[in-house]
Amino acid sequence: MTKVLKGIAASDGIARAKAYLLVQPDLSFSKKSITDADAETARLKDAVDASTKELQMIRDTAAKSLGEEEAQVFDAHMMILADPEFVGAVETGIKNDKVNAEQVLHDVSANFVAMFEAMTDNPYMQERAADVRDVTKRIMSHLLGVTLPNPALIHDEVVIIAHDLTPSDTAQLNRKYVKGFVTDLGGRTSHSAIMARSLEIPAIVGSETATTDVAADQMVIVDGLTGDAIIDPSDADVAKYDKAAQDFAEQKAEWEKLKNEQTVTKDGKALITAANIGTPDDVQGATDNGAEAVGLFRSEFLYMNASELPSEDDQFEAYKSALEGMNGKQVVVRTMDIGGDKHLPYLPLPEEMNPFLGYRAIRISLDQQEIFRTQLRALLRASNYGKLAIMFPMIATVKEFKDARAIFDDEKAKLVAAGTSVADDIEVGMMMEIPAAAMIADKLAKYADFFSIGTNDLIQYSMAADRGNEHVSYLYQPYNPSILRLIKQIIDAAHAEGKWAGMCGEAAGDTIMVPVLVGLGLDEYSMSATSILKVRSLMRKLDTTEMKQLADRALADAETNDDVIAMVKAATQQD
Ligand SMILES: C=C(OP(=O)(O)O)C(=O)O
Ligand SMILES: [Mg+2]
Repeated sequence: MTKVLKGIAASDGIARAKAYLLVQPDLSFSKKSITDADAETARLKDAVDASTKELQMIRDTAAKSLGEEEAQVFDAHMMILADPEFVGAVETGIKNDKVNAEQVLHDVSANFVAMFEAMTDNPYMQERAADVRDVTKRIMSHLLGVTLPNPALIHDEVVIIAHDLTPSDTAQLNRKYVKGFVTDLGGRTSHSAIMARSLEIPAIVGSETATTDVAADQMVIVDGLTGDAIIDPSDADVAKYDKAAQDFAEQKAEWEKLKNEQTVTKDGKALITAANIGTPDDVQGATDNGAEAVGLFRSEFLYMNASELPSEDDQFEAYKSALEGMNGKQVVVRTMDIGGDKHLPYLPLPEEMNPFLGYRAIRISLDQQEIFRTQLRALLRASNYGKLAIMFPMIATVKEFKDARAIFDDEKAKLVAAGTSVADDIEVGMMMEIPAAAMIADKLAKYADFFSIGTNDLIQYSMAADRGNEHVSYLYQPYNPSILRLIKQIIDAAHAEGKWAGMCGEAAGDTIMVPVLVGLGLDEYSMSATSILKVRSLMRKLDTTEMKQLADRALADAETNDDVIAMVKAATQQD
């Protein structure tokens, strides 16, 4: 029976493939006494052998599809499996205690984890705790006869069904086989959704029940344009969605023609459409989609893709590569924005009740200055290779901006004194994503060279609605008049000081928001690369005087998010 699951449209496009459930199986067991220790040890040995074989296969596949570096994590797992101390301790436990292998494995593993975690002066050894947990899970699954999901082993076209996907899960998906994904959790601006857009994988998030409603291998259609997932589609559904996929491909081909065209409005005002990227590898997608700049390089992804804090040289290479790839077009690198839903396994953060309101982004950088200074030096050195701008995330106060900028100036002066060449025209701006900062935008505009409005966070903080929580997604209202007022205030404050204002939140690529932003005079629009040509095409149809009237009307008359949507649709003939 065909079933339609409604979620939040997170990444454009239509995909059809069988479901792959990326769901952790139940690994619970009970303690049992045994009499035949040899038989139990043999059972353990079989499970260890099966785990080794499986890991070898995963490692080889990962090396081929994702690269040698990504595959190395599995080497660490195999080393633990081959370590006589670990497996030997389980064997000894079985013999001495006469209890089942599951129980002894669990106890031995807990001891090893505790031992590694106690090595607080050695972060490398501390990380081994996570490896022990992973290996234990694998052996346990074989002992219990259940299958662990192994996304690295996927070699058929699939639609991934998961409860949630972390940014690092998403980074490991192989585009060749993963045609789409549907998750229970998440919102349009959660990082899994942002990653899906950069990988150009159609995606639906926040479906609430995908993992319970979809069974492995069932056929699923993902309509990333509407947020509908069709489970077990009928022939008629398949025909309908194949047609929709074809229409979408034709539409994309039409937009493609604008790739080398400048972004201009109907009345000839030049605007900038830029790409958001997470790693230098994404520069290719940016240029393929005709980006006129990189408006946001989320540098934290460099930190998230590493197993320890990336060195100054590693970062230098990454920034240099992005700058060179953009060939003289501006690249705005945002300094590390860790915290919230972005974690580093090697940088312990405090347990917090409200991580999005906690220790994150510039707050960490100003507190742990060595990390910040290393990043700034790498950026300064890379500035010789293109047009670099930098910005600070999560600035709430004038003091934070001044402090961060002073550290930047200090590192710059030190490098110059040491004879290192550094570009002299690096703009230093800030994200506008905290309502308090928006309210004092006039003060901040005196110090910042530009503002980049981060609507993803600005909306969640203004509406007090978690950007990744599907239960309050109805409150996550980008066009709410409250948000439009804040945006107008930010843009006007920048312009009053002769500075530019951009937006790098997802709203910058939203076809309802863009007409209003054009009317409000926003200068730069930075978005998932795949949205650029759609937005460029829309802008060519907009007249700035008419859009200003539309924005004025929206600010004066609209009471709700829906009022604004209706006004924009009427004024721009969108359906
Ligand atoms: C662009 C933004 O930053 P991030 O999505 O990385 O929090 C934002 O908050 O709008
Ligand atoms: Mg943000």
